[in-house]
Amino acid sequence: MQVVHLHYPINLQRVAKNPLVLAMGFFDGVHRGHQAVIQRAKQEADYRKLPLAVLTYDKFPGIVYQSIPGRFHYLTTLERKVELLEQLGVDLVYVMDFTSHLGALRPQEFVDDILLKMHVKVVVAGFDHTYGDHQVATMERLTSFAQGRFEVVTVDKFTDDQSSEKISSTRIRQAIDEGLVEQANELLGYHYQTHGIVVHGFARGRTIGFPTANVQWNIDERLPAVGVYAVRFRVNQVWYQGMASVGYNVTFGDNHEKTIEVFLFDFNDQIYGEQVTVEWVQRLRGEIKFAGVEELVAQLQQDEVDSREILAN
Ligand SMILES: Cc1cc2nc3c(=O)[nH]c(=O)nc-3n(C[C@H](O)[C@H](O)[C@H](O)COP(=O)(O)O)c2cc1C
Ligand SMILES: Nc1ncnc2c1ncn2[C@@H]1O[C@H](COP(=O)(O)OP(=O)(O)O)[C@@H](O)[C@H]1O
Repeated sequence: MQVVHLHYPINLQRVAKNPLVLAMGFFDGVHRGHQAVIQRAKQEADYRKLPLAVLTYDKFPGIVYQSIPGRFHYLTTLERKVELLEQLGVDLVYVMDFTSHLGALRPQEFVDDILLKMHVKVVVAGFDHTYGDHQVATMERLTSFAQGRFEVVTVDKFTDDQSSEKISSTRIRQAIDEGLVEQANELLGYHYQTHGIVVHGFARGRTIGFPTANVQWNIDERLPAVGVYAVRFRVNQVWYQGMASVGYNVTFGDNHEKTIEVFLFDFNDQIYGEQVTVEWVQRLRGEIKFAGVEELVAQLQQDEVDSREILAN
């Protein structure tokens, strides 16, 4: 799969010369709703024997439209999004820089200056996708902006099995913020992940029988709420089971920065500096300030029993 970065106005040298099917959206999380859009686009592409491209953006469009308090945290960084899109059979990803100029394009300009320059034969997106002014740049009106030059396929609202609520990145971000990783996993259709490298901590874990890999996570990624979780952990292409704490080591009271610490079961190796993936499987509890180390260790022993049972299923 190829990834091409574009800036508006687009450089024609950088776009594919041949016709293609294009799915468009920001696709943060590449959740089950997004997967339905991409799969539908894939069907259209296969049927017509055309390549499947995705048009997405380098940053959350809200950053340009409004002032977001603090830094925006993503369900998927571009790297992870591209990986998930590749798994869905996408051939080419266009990553447009989202800027004020791009955001201010009139829908007809968006169609003429971007979509047509990409030689689109079919454009596929979700029912509520907009490519400009929310009142005007709707999927319903995309057909008239297309003026017969390409087909438009709109994919219906994809809902949860339990409720009729739309599966949305916003809902999943809220679930992650509340530590409801099982709910997030259900909506995503895969286990939520965090990526980072292993760094040094206070070297205390080994003294209490629970050495922990401290994960310095990618700053753009959205982290589950403070608490304790059963996890899977990948290092050097191998998956291990373990339990993770997101928090401040409140019992010791000397850690003022949030950390991710992972104790791995049946593991004994030095992995400082390694690139790792934490896969959040289930939330066990919140962070507790214990009266002392003994109480903390007793709880960790119980957490290990609980996590092993969860992960065995
Ligand atoms: C699964 C797990 C759960 C934890 N739960 C708590 C907790 O509830 N309260 C707390 O103060 N520390 C908790 N910790 C953090 C330990 O205090 C920490 O691992 C210990 O301080 C050693 O870390 P260090 O070697 O980086 O200093 C937890 C750690 C793990 C791995
Ligand atoms: N079972 C294990 N789980 C996690 N880390 C382990 C394990 N066994 C060995 N290690 C290693 O020990 C380190 C953690 O030791 P620890 O005493 O908690 O020190 P620190 O938190 O300062 O790194 C990890 O980064 C890893 O390299």
